[in-house]
Amino acid sequence: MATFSPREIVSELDRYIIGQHEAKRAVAIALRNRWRRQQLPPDLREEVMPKNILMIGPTGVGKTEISRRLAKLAGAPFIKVEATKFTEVGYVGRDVEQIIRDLVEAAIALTREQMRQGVQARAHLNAEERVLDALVGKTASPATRDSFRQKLRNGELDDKEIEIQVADNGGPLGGFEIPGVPGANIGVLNINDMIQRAMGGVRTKTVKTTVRESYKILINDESDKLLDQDEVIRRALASAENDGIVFIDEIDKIASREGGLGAGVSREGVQRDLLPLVEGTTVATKYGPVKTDHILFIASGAFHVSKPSDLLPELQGRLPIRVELRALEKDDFRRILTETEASLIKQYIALMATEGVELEFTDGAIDRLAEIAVELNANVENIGARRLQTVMERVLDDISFNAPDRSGTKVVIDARYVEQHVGDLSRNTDLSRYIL
Ligand SMILES: Nc1ncnc2c1ncn2[C@@H]1O[C@H](COP(=O)(O)OP(=O)(O)OP(=O)(O)O)[C@@H](O)[C@H]1O
Repeated sequence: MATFSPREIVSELDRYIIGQHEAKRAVAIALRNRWRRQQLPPDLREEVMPKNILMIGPTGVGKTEISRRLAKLAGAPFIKVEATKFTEVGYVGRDVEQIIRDLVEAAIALTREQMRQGVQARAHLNAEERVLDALVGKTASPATRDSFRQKLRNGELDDKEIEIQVADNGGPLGGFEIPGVPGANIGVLNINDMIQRAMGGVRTKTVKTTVRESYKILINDESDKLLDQDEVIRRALASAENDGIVFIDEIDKIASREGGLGAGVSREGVQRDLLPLVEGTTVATKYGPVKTDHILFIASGAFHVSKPSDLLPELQGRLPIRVELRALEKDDFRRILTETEASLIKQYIALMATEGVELEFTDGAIDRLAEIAVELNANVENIGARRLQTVMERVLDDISFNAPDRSGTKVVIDARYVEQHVGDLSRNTDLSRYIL
């Protein structure tokens, strides 16, 4: 895990998320604490439990984004779930354990990606051999092979179509679960393995693609062959246990203590199911058991109706760090549009540049965009920063559509342009409900 100080973590998060300092501070401390824990002697290390976080704030103000960016920064497996999902009809108590299984899947994908980097160079060489096989066949003379290798390296064959054989991981034998018995695909998987071994190795499929594209596929295929799969799983399980971050959204919706409506699982029931995960338990996954004791849980909700004190006392105790995220205002929207890394404005400018259209936004335009977003959030529904996406899409609709015909031109978007394209719409509350 990367070793950033809390201050560094906050400043890294600042690049993507505007404001919400308190929440950034809390997650930065939580992450640093994990590193601190890793430095301790083993017996003491086991005693240190993560201080889970409860984020309180309206929708679309950065709760998920902060957590997701934190995970990315730390190279930690991350999973987001909606607490309300478990109140739906058809769910049974044990289903919450699926959260941990999904986390493990995320950890495996992440670990594999990290480990692939280590064997990249070898994999690239092996991939080249396979592309050559596809181009000239295995029996071609060394001279022919070498001349093709030269052409290949010069990029002369990039667009040529070839057929390659790659491992087939999907298909009808790909581990399916037995309904109602979570984790029961263990047996199925082993049977798959046995069948595959009996048939003489991994099943393959033929893929037709260009030389350029084939490299991506073959390098992945070759790196997987070079990787020790047991090692991938071992590291992934450790990473899920020690670095995993689980984000539980809409926890406020399961906060009341009386039973749920209709035939679903009661809200209190879901809290009771979640409790062992948060307190620390062992979940069986098809890769092996996973201890949840050191997984960091970040729960989040608006708490407009219910209060954190409506949660089960045991759960409240397990979410000791409370941070409030505030509603976003006009100035925040301005900054989200302009200051964040890969902001919407930067994205649109880059997208239009691919069509040869130079796009420019004046300060006045950005001001007006932010203003309209605030008005719509106040008059229609407060969806936080997500509002910027709908407004921007509408403003740029024309340009997006016509860009291919306007290559080589410059388009300046000023306050008037914004007003012309969404001004009226934003004042018509009924219409905005559908379009913005
Ligand atoms: N403070 C912020 N700075 C920059 N971008 C933000 C900010 N708040 C929200 N966004 C953007 O708005 C979108 C939605 O934010 P996010 O997913 O974090 O919402 P949330 O607070 O978790 O709400 P919900 O609980 O409904 O999921 C994201 O694309 C995010 O990048």
